[in-house]
Amino acid sequence: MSTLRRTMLFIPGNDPGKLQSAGIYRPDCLVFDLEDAVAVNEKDAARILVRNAILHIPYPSEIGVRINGLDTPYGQDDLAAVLPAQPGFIRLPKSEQVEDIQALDQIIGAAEKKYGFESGAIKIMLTIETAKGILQAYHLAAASPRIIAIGMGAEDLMADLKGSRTRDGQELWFAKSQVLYAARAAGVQAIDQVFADTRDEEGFRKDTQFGKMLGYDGKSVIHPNQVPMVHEIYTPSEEEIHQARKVLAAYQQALEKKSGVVALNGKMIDRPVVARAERVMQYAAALGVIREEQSDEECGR
Ligand SMILES: CC(=O)SCCNC(=O)CCNC(=O)[C@H](O)C(C)(C)COP(=O)(O)OP(=O)(O)OC[C@H]1O[C@@H](n2cnc3c(N)ncnc32)[C@H](O)[C@@H]1OP(=O)(O)O
Ligand SMILES: O=C([O-])CC(=O)C(=O)O
Ligand SMILES: [Mg+2]
Repeated sequence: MSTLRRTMLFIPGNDPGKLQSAGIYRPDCLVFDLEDAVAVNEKDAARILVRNAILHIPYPSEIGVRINGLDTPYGQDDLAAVLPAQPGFIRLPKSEQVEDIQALDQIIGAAEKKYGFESGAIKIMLTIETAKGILQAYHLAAASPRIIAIGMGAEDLMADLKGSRTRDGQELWFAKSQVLYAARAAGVQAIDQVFADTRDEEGFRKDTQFGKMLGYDGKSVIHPNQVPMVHEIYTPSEEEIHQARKVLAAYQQALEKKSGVVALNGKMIDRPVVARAERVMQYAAALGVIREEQSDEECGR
């Protein structure tokens, strides 16, 4: 089971109050932003604040830093400031070119050597948020062994496409699917996009459920009040666990009768259905909702 990344909470890198308190909301990951949430005249201050926060605040979450693109005047300085603090990952915005990701990989590798960090310890996450990036998504996702996840940046993407953002996100369907396919094909996690209206609970719920239904592993969020709902939606419910158990038990009985397929309440159970049920059980075990041994036993391990 890969590392849980149900929530990635963005924090503007120049906001000391939010940096100080971010850990109390217990997202799986915190992403300190040096890019679009930070005005140009605040970039220098933000780098120092973020570096010091990583070095001195004992956060309970995995820490990422969203740098400015390497083709901007800020990206290299961002890396020089934050890599010595050994963040868990660097989030590269507006990823479009395999060469940029390989360059980032090399800069991180050189820093790991220089500061005596374990080789490969600092990972990369990509945000894909331009038409060009979306069309290249698989090649980008497979560009470096450091990549742990890719996500779509809906706001920038719609600016690039000259379209509009809507509440139900129907304008995003192609990009959302493409990013998910690219992530799965490259064997990395897929992180769903930000929902900008922090007061629209119902819209946020539907948006989160849709991403989870497609297969996403987690969601980028911008406000602490969005964290609990994503955790709730990404945590298998009692009903889902109950159903997964029934599927696994029915399949086990079928195998004992030397069959690879069986019906449960009129629905066909075969290997792919079992794989999904196993994922529910493993996820539940990873979240402590059921015991690990229980999951292993019921998955036939
Ligand atoms: C498209 C993109 O690029 S998205 C990524 C870049 N964007 C960001 O990083 C923005 C992140 N979010 C934020 O900065 C804020 O949530 C905003 C600006 C949207 C709203 O901020 P506020 O007006 O302060 O929200 P609100 O008043 O509801 O905040 C309630 C509390 O939560 C805190 N809070 C709000 N957002 C965050 C956050 N992202 N991280 C940590 N704490 C937060 C506030 O500091 C406040 O704390 P307090 O009660 O102790 O004072
Ligand atoms: O990186 C993200 O998740 C959000 C983002 O930049 C965008 O929507 O433009
Ligand atoms: Mg963006």
